[in-house]
Amino acid sequence: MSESYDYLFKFLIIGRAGSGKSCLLHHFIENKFKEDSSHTIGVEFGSRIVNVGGKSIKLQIWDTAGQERFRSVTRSYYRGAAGALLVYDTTSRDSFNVLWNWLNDARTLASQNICILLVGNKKDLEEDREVTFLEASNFAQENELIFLETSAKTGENVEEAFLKCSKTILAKIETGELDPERIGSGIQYGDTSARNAAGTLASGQQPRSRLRPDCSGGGGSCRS
Ligand SMILES: Nc1nc2c(ncn2[C@@H]2O[C@H](COP(=O)(O)OP(=O)(O)OP(=O)(O)O)[C@@H](O)[C@H]2O)c(=O)[nH]1
Repeated sequence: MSESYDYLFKFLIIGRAGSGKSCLLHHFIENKFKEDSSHTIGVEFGSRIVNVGGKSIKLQIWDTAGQERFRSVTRSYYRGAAGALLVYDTTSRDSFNVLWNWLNDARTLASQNICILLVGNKKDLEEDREVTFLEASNFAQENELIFLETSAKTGENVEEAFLKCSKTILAKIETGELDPERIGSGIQYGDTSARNAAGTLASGQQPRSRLRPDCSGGGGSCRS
């Protein structure tokens, strides 16, 4: 039986090796901590259908290797991503200091309107924390990112991270800021119902439900 959904969004998970990208994806898909996580070779893939604002959205998620030697391979997956989780490890200042590397890549190689959510992972390891919530929040604000701290171990905020990004993208579709028909938008229609609803919006009629962009979450707004 084929899956039914309104939209498909292409997502990336990027950031330094060891920050917990694969564990975040695993928790989101399997709802449990991946105990034996090893370095990703190139890219890994996962998908899940979520419900946001009455729409079902298939998230097609590409988990990229953080190791430098895979950089040229992972860069080729950026094209046409609608959303990205930019991950650092709250217990590693180094992982925070190199964020701009991935941020530059995402902004130059992915979709122009890419929605980027900054994720401070391993929040369960409070005693080993090296990056404060406030400084990360300031970084997010300066770079127009949404921000959340997560734990792929306890599952705290993992679901929220993916949903927040999806909600922001959906809101931009509903306001016409993002056009799923545009090649490279990172968005596809799943069936005719979403396309028809979007057509109704484009013709100037009121939508049945309109989401507001949700770019809050610890400061910062989503780049438009
Ligand atoms: N305590 C704790 N450990 C975590 C968390 N997330 C990941 N880890 C651990 O951190 C290590 C790296 O996790 P991965 O998910 O493999 O990291 P990655 O970012 O995918 O690494 P690359 O694939 O090399 O880019 C593993 O030993 C995980 O068990 C977390 O939220 N809390």
